[in-house]
Amino acid sequence: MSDDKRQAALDYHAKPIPGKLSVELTKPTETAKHLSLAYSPGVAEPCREIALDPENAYLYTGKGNLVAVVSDGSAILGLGNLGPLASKPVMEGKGVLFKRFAGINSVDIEVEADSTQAFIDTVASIANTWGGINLEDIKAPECFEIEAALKQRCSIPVFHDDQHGTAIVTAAGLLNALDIAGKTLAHARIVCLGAGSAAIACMKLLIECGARAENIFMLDRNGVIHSGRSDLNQYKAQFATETPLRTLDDAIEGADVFVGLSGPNLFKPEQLAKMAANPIVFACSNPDPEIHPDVARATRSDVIMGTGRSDYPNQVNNVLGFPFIFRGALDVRATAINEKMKIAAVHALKDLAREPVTKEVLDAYELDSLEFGRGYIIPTPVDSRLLEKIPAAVAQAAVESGVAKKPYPAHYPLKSVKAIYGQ
Ligand SMILES: O=C([O-])CC(=O)C(=O)O
Ligand SMILES: [Mg+2]
Repeated sequence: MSDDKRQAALDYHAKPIPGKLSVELTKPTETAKHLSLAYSPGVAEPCREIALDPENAYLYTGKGNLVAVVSDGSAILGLGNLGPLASKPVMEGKGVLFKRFAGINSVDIEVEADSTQAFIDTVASIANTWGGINLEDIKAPECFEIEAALKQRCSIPVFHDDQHGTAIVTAAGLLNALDIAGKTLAHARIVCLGAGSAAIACMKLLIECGARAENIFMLDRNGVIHSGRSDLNQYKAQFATETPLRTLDDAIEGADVFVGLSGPNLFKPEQLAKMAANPIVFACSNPDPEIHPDVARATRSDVIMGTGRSDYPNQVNNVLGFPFIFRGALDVRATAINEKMKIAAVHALKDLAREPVTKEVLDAYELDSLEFGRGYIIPTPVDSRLLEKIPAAVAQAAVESGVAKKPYPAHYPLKSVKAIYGQ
């Protein structure tokens, strides 16, 4: 990042007050009467009601619209393990996106834990206070064990955003990009650089959406994950293919799709040059992609390119997923976010990109026109129709798959965050 941009980013976080989030009041608190309702003695009444029936917490507190954003800072963006406190700007940032795009309140929690079990126990012991838990930037393979254990122990949705949010957005973008390239997921040869949480979840979801396991080549730091390797954990081993290919140079030859979920500048122009016609490159390492979009386009004019960044077209980033997926899950009081809900989100997102772009989006991106095609394969985060379409699809799937404790909301589809309480 240039010095100017770096300073602008630091100033944005520091001024006029430190941080990006604040807490607001939802009730009048001007008079003694107000305070006697908000606090002692009035507050005792909802306490008694909740003690009688825990479900009353949804009626008398903010629980139902409150998500914990929890990290141990062990895999912050593509920056690596910088520790819990250094992850706080990202976790506050997720809170900003929850609120801005889906009207969801959140608290960021950075956990210092000595072990995976200690982390699980910490989160499980505070789980009941939230409507949902968004796990963020936790490294693999620990993240898999953490998510599985918390899902089992909690009766609220637990969602590891870097896995499932990223996977949903990648699948939606890829289905559209393949269509534009005149290819299909079932026949696409896919190279995935990275074998961490996002990579594993993305490839799993792509297989659920129709990709063939034998067409997927996943690489970690030691090269192609193949069946002859003895250094694979159980999560990577699921992607071991019977193949003589060993390096990225080998695997990329003739590939239709490159998905980068690894680190900056790990995909070279010479490697892009070896891909099939109309190559699809999702270089999703944040903040610096595996290949810069300008470099990719200079190398191949036929490239269909996405990154995780807000400052280039085709932002393949989980911001398009988690705020809206949680909105739908919270509004039907889903006990989990299951595969059917994820796939419903993929299709809602994919289909929205095919609808005409609204003026709101054009203005936000200072563009005169934008149409479904190479430069626009996925909706932008500022598209207010995301709030209309994705929560509705997710809520519907939750109801149909039996994890919703409430019916499909009568006030859906949502037209704006002002409508979230159905008033
Ligand atoms: O924060 C972002 O831009 C996307 C994300 O979750 C990550 O890179 O870990
Ligand atoms: Mg993340």
